[in-house]
Amino acid sequence: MLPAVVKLCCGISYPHVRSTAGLERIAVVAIGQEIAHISKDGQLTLPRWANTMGRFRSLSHCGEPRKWGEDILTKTSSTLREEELAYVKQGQEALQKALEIIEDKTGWKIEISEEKGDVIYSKTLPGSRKVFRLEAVLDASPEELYDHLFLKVEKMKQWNPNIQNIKVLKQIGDSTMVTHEVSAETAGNLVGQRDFLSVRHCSKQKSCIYLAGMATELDSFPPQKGFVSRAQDGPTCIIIQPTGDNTGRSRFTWLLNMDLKGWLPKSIVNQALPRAQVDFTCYLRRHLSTGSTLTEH
Ligand SMILES: CC(C)CCC[C@@H](C)[C@H]1CC[C@H]2[C@@H]3CC=C4C[C@@H](O)CC[C@]4(C)[C@H]3CC[C@]12C
Repeated sequence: MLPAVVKLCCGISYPHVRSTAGLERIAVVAIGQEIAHISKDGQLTLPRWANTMGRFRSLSHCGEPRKWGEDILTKTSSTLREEELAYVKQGQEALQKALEIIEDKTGWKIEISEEKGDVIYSKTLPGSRKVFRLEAVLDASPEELYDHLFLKVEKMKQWNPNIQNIKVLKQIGDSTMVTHEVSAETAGNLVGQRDFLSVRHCSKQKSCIYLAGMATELDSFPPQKGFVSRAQDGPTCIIIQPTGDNTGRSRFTWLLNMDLKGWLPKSIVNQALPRAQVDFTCYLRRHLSTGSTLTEH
């Protein structure tokens, strides 16, 4: 009886399942795995289309490539998928929340106005957290910036001396990862070294690229010794869009929303953060001008 019911359900849902996208697809994959469990135990034979779900594997071609056929039948893999799904969701939430902050045009004040035209605005959110929004035009295409800031995130320490290390701990498909970031202990930095554990999520919409992030947790990666309690980044977001004047440049908007933790006077934190944004942009410009190409990895 059960096999017959499952087969019937498969048949009915096939047209809908084929047209799903994004999270719905991942959910379908998870259900597929559960069905595969039952089928493994010899309780039922699935129609051939059920195996075409393997197409979704591109959503998790990370670190070490996994073969769909190999892991689909293990219980651990379905738990893993659930965890991966939660990170993707958290990344999407970070993007949504950060955009809400950026898009609310009220209450922004100019904090720093640089000669090159860069401006940092600030705003105090309910709960008294001060956030900063940098607006700059960079001499690079959105794809190039995406390459440096997302794909080659681990290499950022090579061109930004404020970063001691960035490690991708988990890669979930092309658009989500869990990263551990350690800021450098630099001279004149009154804040001291911090470490962050974040989910980083990328979304491309038309010509616009969004890089969102938010503090997260990972069981296998508890707060590290030697650091003041782990700082929390986000919800934060970088928006990269073409300037639209055919110069190949990009408009760069970066919301810095950070809780540095530890006992620090607000005045110090509120100077250090916009300073870090100015420095970051300066190092990024310098890196872009060295002519590093999209292909070198
Ligand atoms: C004031 C002191 C303590 C902090 C200074 C270091 C700050 C500026 C560093 C530490 C970790 C860094 C982040 C690490 C990872 C990413 C993801 C990438 O896709 C965009 C840049 C972004 C978001 C970095 C922005 C700059 C950053 C927040």
